[in-house]
Amino acid sequence: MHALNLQAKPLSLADRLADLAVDALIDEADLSPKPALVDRRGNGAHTDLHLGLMHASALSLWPAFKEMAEAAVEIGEVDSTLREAIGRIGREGEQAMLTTTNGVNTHRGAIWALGLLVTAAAMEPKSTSANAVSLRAARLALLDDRHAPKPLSHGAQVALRYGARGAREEAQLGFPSVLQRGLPQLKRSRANGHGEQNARLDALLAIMTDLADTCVLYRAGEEGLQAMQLGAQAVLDAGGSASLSGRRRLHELDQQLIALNASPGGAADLLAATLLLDRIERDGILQGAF
Ligand SMILES: CC(C)(COP(=O)(O)OP(=O)(O)OC[C@H]1O[C@@H](n2cnc3c(N)ncnc32)[C@H](O)[C@@H]1O)[C@@H](O)C(=O)NCCC(=O)NCCS
Ligand SMILES: Nc1ncnc2c1ncn2[C@@H]1O[C@H](COP(=O)(O)OP(=O)(O)OP(=O)(O)O)[C@@H](O)[C@H]1O
Repeated sequence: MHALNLQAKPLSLADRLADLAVDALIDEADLSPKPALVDRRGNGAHTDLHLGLMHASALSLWPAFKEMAEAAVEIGEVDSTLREAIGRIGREGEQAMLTTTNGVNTHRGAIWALGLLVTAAAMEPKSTSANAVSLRAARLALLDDRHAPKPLSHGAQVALRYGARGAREEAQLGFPSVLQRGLPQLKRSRANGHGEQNARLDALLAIMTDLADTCVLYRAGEEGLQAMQLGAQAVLDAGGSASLSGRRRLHELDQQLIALNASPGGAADLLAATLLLDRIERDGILQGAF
């Protein structure tokens, strides 16, 4: 007679990466107080988003992230076959998101950024430094996807109008806002003993200091973008989220951006990308199992 096998089946690489991506999205949504974004306190500058919707949307993307990682393992190199496979999976993921949210765009930018990073990590699970993963993601983002529709999205409209570098270019450049702003600030604030939540808020602010966030440009123009960048810098200069004067500045920034309707959704996506890369670098299961 066989003894009942109660040992859990080991997670596949794709399962694990999908878990890490969804965790990063949920941690981003929960992080509070974020300026003008949906968080535990409320909806920020958004009328059609709320925290429950962000959670449901994040969970609806798990199968798409898993499928992207599986395609990366199967195809194994940065080429147009892989680019077009993840393009198709990304569009299906976007449909799953829209079905879950009743048509509200909760995570379009995140599917793009985190999808590329999950794919890039799955291709070479032994090479998981943030630099190496972002570089492979950038090489993928530079390839053309013949089947991608080219709609005049909000991002495309403001990119044309203001000559801004949007989500596509950020990925094609290897996520400079994450590698040069978000991750170094996350590590610095942790090293200074500021606590994990404050370190994440500081990382978001560091991204906001320099990003041409097309969500902000679309909603609030150049005035909104300038308020976002200067206000985020002022919080960091005042000592960051862990300090009393930094917190006061953060509260002012929240009020100011809400008044301008300037929600930094692109920066929020890039914070999720920062949290994902940080996890991929440190993940014991990923490191040990593959
Ligand atoms: C590449 C995308 C994000 C194009 O976005 P576009 O610039 O046309 O604007 P759109 O208004 O649709 O979305 C912008 C999204 O990006 C985020 N964002 C805004 N500014 C920035 C920025 N500077 N950097 C990064 N992300 C940003 C926002 O949160 C927003 O949700 C995407 O919509 C797309 O075309 N995806 C293709 C589908 C695909 O190939 N998927 C597979 C990849 S895994
Ligand atoms: N916590 C968050 N709060 C708000 N937005 C977020 C958050 N996290 C990520 N985002 C990003 O912000 C984007 C939402 O911005 P926005 O509402 O301007 O989108 P849109 O579809 O371009 O505009 P609209 O809602 O006017 O149709 C989402 O695609 C998502 O990627």
